Amino acid sequence: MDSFKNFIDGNWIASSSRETVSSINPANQAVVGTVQHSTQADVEQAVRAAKKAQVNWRSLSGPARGQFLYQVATIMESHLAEIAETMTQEMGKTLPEAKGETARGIALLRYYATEGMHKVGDVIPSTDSEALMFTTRVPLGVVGVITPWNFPVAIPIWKMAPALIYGNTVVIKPASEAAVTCAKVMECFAEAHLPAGVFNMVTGSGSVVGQGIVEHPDVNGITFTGSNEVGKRIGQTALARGAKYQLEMGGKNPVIVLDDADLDLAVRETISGGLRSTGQKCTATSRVIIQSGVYDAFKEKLLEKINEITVGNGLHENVWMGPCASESQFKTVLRYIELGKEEGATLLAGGGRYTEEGCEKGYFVKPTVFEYVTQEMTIAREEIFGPVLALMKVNSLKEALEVANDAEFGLSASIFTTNIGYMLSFIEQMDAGLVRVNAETAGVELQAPFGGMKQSSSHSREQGKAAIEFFTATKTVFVKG
Ligand SMILES: NC(=O)c1ccc[n+]([C@@H]2O[C@H](COP(=O)([O-])OP(=O)(O)OC[C@H]3O[C@@H](n4cnc5c(N)ncnc54)[C@H](O)[C@@H]3O)[C@@H](O)[C@H]2O)c1
Ligand SMILES: O=CCCC(=O)C(=O)O
Repeated sequence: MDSFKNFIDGNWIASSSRETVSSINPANQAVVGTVQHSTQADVEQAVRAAKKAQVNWRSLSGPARGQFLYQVATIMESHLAEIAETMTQEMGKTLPEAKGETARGIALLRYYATEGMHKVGDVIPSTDSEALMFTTRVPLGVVGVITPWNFPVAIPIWKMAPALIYGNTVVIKPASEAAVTCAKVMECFAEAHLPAGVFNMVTGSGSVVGQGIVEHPDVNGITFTGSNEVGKRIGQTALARGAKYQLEMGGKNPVIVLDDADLDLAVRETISGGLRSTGQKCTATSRVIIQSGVYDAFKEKLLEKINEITVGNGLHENVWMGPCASESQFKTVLRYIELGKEEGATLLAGGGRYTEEGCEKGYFVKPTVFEYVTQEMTIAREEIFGPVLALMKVNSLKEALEVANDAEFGLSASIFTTNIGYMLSFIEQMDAGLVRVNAETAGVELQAPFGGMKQSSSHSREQGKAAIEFFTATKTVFVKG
């Protein structure tokens, strides 16, 4: 069992509350580790350290900051297996997926390390022929990083690495359900000897630690990923005090399968997009919109493959799908399944708790498929964040797009078709920040911008070259000799 303190001003420090909270393995309810149950005083201490450290950190060159990130990447690589195993134990993702995510975290660190050597501005012709006019970028200052549990390595890193490379200092508050994994990543940062105060981690509740960061007058920017409900509140608080904020939130992602689609591919990618990580990706496929000509054939192939899915502890070989990440997530998913039944959808597979031998104490849900799902049903409208697919039948691409766009979210979407005209119509008309053709709805690449439309985002973008937009402010410079 791992026990972690907060990391503040270069030291591991116990919370002033002297209390800890346990993190629970959702596969068997064993305690994975403990983290601090922190207070507002801990937040104060972390923000103070970050503010002080920012003066020197921002004055380092970009390449010098990059060297620290390279160092963290190398250290993390040597701890990859341990971090991945902790992730599987703490939030249930299967070990191969956890290893893939940890490797992605390392790649993110290396990507942003090189960003320290890239240009940060442009020369712009001035109307004054004797002047030099150009833009440059300056860091925001102290950045508060608030993260969810579903990608406990990748999301903290895709926020922290750009924040740091552009000269900000960081106070991170990870989700409690995955705080031990995040703390192991922070250990790698600590081992790389970043200057004291440059990054700080404070664990604890959203309402005390998260809110404390968001409300703090010395936190200049807040980058949040999580639910809509919490995100909206954070945005309002940040706006009220004039802090910069970025919110990446939920999805209700559709896949469209047209009559001319490669059905084997569509089935494989729908299952992968919808049920990997137990459906707990913001980009997970949730609604499957199928044209009538292939509806029955698609359904038959889908159910055949769904029945082959092996559910269990993600540490075990041959297990394809692990548990829901927490008791509360498990209850939420079961509630949505009941709502699906009550509101008249037809259950084709799954539909409840999975309790085979060895899974009795875990938060396992059977891979679940509903059909005859209509647009007004709750399971077609709200984000479930679990292994539940809703099949919807349509007659044309036009109708498919109407159904697909009938959602408050607009994060990701995909289409299966062999017709280039249909592909182009989908790319043009689908209201989503990530649109994919003949590929699953999940699958974010670190070098490309990522973010949603409609209620999925504050309309900002993360990752790739887009990250600089949030983590810096542009300064226009006019120089005359
Ligand atoms: N769009 C994306 O990139 C993306 C990626 C991953 C997850 N998500 C979304 O995240 C959600 C699941 O994650 P979750 O359950 O951890 O979300 P959540 O909103 O419950 O929690 C996210 C973080 O916010 C903190 N928090 C809670 N209340 C707070 C408050 N009042 N002030 C400040 N911080 C507070 C939590 O402790 C946690 O660290 C899903 O909706 C999913 O779609 C979105
Ligand atoms: O949960 C949100 C991130 C999704 C992601 O990283 C992916 O689909 O690869």
